[in-house]
Amino acid sequence: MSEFAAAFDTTSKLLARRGMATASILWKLKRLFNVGSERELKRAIRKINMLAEDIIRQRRRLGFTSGHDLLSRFMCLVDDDDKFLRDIVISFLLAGRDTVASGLTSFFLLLSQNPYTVAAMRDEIAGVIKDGNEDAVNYEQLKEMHYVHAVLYESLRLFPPVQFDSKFCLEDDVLPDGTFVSKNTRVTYHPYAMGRMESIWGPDWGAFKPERWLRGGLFTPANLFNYPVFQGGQRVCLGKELALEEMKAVVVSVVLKFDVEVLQGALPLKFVPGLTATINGGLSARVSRRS
Ligand code: HEM
Repeated sequence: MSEFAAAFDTTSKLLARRGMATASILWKLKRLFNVGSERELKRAIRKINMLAEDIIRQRRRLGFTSGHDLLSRFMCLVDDDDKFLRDIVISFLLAGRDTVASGLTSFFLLLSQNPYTVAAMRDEIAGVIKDGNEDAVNYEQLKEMHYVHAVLYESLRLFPPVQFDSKFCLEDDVLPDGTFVSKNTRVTYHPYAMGRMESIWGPDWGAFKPERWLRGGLFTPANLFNYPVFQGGQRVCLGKELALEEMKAVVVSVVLKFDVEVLQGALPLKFVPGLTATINGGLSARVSRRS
């Protein structure tokens, strides 16, 4: 694992621990005296900052005015505030790295348990690619793959990468259903639990059923407030479409060429407490090239 990946994992783990602490005074004292986990966290954050600053320096050296990547676009808007740019780089890495990895891990777990779904995906992919190049599936082709999209949504329903998320109320407020929430109250929404509620998904909520997302063969999205995997409203995930396309591109390439079999020893799953759902010890799988 690279030094950067290790620093990222440490930061994610220690920040999650902060969030779960029953009394925040403990970590605040450690931070004040710069000892223990807070010292470790500070070191990891320093490493991440250095890497982000390096990425910005490189982009500036190579030129960014005609670049189409996210950082170049941000740099065209704000090029004189390196701290702002550094925080943007870290936000996007934090938001996009472990979430996508977590989503893909549970996706392949579910596929390995549902061979019919794999066959149906391969049929759809073959139909869309036809005589095209298997090694270069393009954006337009990905958009035509409604069944693959449905499989992704279904796997994210059962295993959302952000399992729960909290907000703190700045002022006394009333939720749309009339619930009063007083200032400073912590409100948590729980995509993992919501993805398994009979009142939302019906009696077959526990079944892995991509077809529930299709109407007449076309993908039909759910109400984001019933399916807050990417959150909803004004602070909906900014990378939602990017994440879905990225995941779709990966799964299409892998499913076309490989069989992925999750090893029995990998089950039952155990998640590690963290900002995103990570399987303890990773997911052991055998990957073999299709003949
Ligand atoms: C499967 C992958 C992903 C999932 C499940 C996901 C989920 C979420 C969720 C639940 C939030 C709300 C967090 C909060 O308010 O506390 C969020 C916010 C955000 N996500 Fe994602 N995300 C994913 C991938 C990405 C990617 C790839 C990017 C960008 C490269 C990204 C960028 C962001 C940003 C910038 C925010 C903050 C939006 C704001 O506060 O206005 N996400 N995401």
